[in-house]
Amino acid sequence: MHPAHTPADTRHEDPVPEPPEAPTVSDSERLLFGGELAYDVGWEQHEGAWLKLGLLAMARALPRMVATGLRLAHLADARALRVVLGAEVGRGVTQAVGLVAVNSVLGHVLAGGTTNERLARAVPSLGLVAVTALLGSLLRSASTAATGELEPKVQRVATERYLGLVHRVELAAIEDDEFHRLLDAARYGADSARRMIRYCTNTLNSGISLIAAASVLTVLHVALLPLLVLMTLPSAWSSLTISKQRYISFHTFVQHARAGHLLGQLLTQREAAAEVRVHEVGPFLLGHFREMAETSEREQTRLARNAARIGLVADGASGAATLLTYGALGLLLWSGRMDLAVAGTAVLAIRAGASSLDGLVLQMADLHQESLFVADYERLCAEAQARAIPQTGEDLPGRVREVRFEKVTFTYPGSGGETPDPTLREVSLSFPMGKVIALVGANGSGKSTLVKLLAGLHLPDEGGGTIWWDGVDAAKADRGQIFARIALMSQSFFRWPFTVRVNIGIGRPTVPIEDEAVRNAAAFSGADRFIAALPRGFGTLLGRGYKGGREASGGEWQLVGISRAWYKRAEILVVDEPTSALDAVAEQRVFDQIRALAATGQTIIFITHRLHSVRHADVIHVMKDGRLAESGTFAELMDEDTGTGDFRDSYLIQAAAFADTVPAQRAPAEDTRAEERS
Ligand SMILES: Nc1ncnc2c1ncn2[C@@H]1O[C@H](COP(=O)(O)OP(=O)(O)OP(=O)(O)O)[C@@H](O)[C@H]1O
Repeated sequence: MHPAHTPADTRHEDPVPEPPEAPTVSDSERLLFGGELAYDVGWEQHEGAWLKLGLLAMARALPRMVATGLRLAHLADARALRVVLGAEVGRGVTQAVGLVAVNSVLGHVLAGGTTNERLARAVPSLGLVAVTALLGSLLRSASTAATGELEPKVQRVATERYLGLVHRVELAAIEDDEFHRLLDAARYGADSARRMIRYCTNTLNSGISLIAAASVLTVLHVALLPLLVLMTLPSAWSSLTISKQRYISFHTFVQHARAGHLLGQLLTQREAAAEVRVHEVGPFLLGHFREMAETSEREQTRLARNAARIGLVADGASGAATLLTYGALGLLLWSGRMDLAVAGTAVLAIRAGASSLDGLVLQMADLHQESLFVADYERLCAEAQARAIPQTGEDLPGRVREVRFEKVTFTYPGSGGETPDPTLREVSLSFPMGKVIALVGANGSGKSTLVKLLAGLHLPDEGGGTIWWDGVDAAKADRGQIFARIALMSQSFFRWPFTVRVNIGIGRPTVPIEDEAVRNAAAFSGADRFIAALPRGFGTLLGRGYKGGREASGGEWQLVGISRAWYKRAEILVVDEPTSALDAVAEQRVFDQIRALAATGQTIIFITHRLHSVRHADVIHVMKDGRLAESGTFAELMDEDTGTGDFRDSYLIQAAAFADTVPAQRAPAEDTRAEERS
């Protein structure tokens, strides 16, 4: 048995210096992942953004953040928002009135006279204290109920809005990495919008309480306001610092936990099981798992001690400020510049104000982080609107005679600012309706791309030619009408995690699914045979990992995809290598069916590498390096006088390979089939 390659072995081998921004990365993480294992997704960029901000910067950004929260809430439910706002302002007023009433109670209690007399004089003010407390409590309940009502509505409105916009953007946007990162962050933004409502309410509440306490203090004595600031600032600083420490600790823990989780998954994953055993990967990964856990534990200990130290300093600062405040109060009392009753109220107001400010600082930190995600969300919505497929446009003719590409050039969007070369270059060709048109060419020559442009999924580059649907330019046409006329039987059809019935019926989702038509579609491709063997037939859920779900094989899925395209019954059927996963018998059956369809006048655009199967096409377009190499019938392309040789050479290579491998003595059944095919 070979010794496992343990973390200890790598500790001295790896010369990569530890990056300064990630001091907690273990040797194992550097060896296995090249450093910290962070997600490369849009939302990750804002994680912990508030750590970079100070109190002042956050305070400056506060009005903008609250305004965003209010706008979202207004969109979701204006009435509930009014209730929250009214209740919060009302709570501030009751707190202020309550403090004034307490002041009056103290004034009466501390004034001259017998105890009974003093209590009797204080009764009305005591009553007011009770009423304001009751009112405050009722208003808090109203605000909590309305916030609870607002939160899910805001999330739904935000989610619906972005999903509604995103499903209509151009395919080019979906394939654009930048848009995808934004989409990723914005998905998180809908949840953030929900949380933002709670944080906004809490911020408003803390802010209004602080204003109430500050106003009462100013009325009692002007010198009390600076005292409030003096006492609350150290405690606000300590709250923020400790919560920052907690966040850093959490982030470090999560990062190691993520790496550890990944190792755990790899050790138990089915796909890795053979290598884990044969190559003895188990001890190797377990060793690294332990090394990462130990690094994490050391870091947790360091952070915990650090947090304790900061807590002590902060508490010390808070204590000193409290001492100063009460010292100043005592001085005012001693010098006769303040009544005892006022001093008593001031103590209460200062305590209330300090706790409001503490809350405000923490809420601001959370609000700030959420607002970054909500800002992404807003940017995504704007971007999705700008990149939406237009919902109007010129009508296509009722009966189109041909779709013609005129000098069409197309470039896929680049990633990371690079400008890629065009995938299609000045392609001019025609797709006559009612015919079978074959598209052939080497891998990567642009066949599938051409078909995506035909289907209206992409448009030619700016100034890169025109796609004509008779006299209508596809770029100006109502794109919905183009989509409606095309059904795609492609190699990359989608595997919906739904029942077989829906997987076929989703080919035409605008009308209710008809069972009879679904059965016919399944019979068309031959999928009916495997469906009959499923535990619940057409009602079987296709999707492993769900209860009652069943996974179909690649070929079975392909038959479902073919049935779906057929179910759409569109004017143009695009067949893009849909049989790559089918066995020879199933493939022949699908080809036979397609040929039978062609005989009924169905337009079929057919992409294949099996050149033998395009012999009966009405026209064959041959693509090469993004350009049209040649076009014609099979006979024309094979003729040395009319063809360029691009098709003929490839055909002859395939034919020779086939001829070489066919045994001299063929089985009679194969002979018959070959004849049938030709
Ligand atoms: N979504 C995409 N983004 C960027 N480039 C792409 C994208 N899809 C295809 N390409 C590139 O465009 C070129 C043409 O691809 P396309 O799929 O159209 O070729 P094809 O002729 O259909 O190939 P195959 O026979 O292998 O299916 C390839 O170089 C491919 O890498």
